[in-house]
Amino acid sequence: MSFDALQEKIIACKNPTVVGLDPKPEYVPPHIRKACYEQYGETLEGAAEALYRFNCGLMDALCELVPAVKPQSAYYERLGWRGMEALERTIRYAKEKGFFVIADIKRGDIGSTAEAYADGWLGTTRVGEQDLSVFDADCVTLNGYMGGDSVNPFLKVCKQTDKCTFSLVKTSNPGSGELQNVTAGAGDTVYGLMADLIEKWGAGTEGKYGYTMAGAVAGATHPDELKQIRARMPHTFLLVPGYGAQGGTAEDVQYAFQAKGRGAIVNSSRGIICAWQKTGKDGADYQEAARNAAIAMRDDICRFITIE
Ligand SMILES: O=C(O)c1cc(=O)[nH]c(=O)n1[C@@H]1O[C@H](COP(=O)(O)O)[C@@H](O)[C@H]1O
Repeated sequence: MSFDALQEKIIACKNPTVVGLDPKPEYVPPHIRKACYEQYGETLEGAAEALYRFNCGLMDALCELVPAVKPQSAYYERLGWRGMEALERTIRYAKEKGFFVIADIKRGDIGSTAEAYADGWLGTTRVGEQDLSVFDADCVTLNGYMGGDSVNPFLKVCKQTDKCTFSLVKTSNPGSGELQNVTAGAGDTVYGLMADLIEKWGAGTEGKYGYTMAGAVAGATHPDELKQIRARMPHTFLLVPGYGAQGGTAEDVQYAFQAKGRGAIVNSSRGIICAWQKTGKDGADYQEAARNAAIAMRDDICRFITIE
């Protein structure tokens, strides 16, 4: 699904946010963990099953409210193939529940390897006479700092499948400026050049809302840069992580949006999935806590923008 589909889901939910499914076993409420460990032991298999059940419970609670989920692959990779199986099942369940699925993989590699990633995450893998779909996410995150030939294979698959990508421009982490803010060209910055490249890579793939298939990541924790990136990338849909746990605020993220509250989606992971840890009910209320946190985030951001 392209950014048209994401924008439509955002408009339908009147909610420009994405919940990051970034679970560690200790983020899973004790009653779910206990049931999985009783069944599978304290094993990687038990932990992977606990993540999957937790994700499903979260998605059941959030599917009417939130348009998209963003599972971050690292939290599944750290459990090996069982974790990757939990991720594959999570993506399948998310799609059944109607979520737009952003697989947060931040890949970047030479063209031939990028083609293989694109097949597995967005397209299909050829096996004998068959083209088999694998993870089948709607969108992926990419690290395009290796250049256009590392992103183009993904865009090629996106054109065939009507999907889309988000490439890093200015990341939310404290060290992002070490390279991204270095002066480059005539008074420009490295992240500024990356912004221009992404607009160029995506040109010609604009959908009905005017956004190309090549989206960009700009962190909520750097509002001045976010404002500049928004102005410099008029045809680019933005993913804005860093709200909540990393300190980004609704005031900061307002700069990511264009007219009618369009063109951006703000992520929160720990702020939503760990909300139960603050209610003092030992996780029995994790679904309600996630829902309340998601509503609070939506309302907080919608103080500054109106979605039409
Ligand atoms: O691409 C991302 O999603 C991403 C880019 C970035 O610059 N900063 C960033 O935090 N992220 C991801 O966004 C999520 C943030 O999680 P919380 O800080 O718990 O809300 C994690 O999955 C990060 O990997």
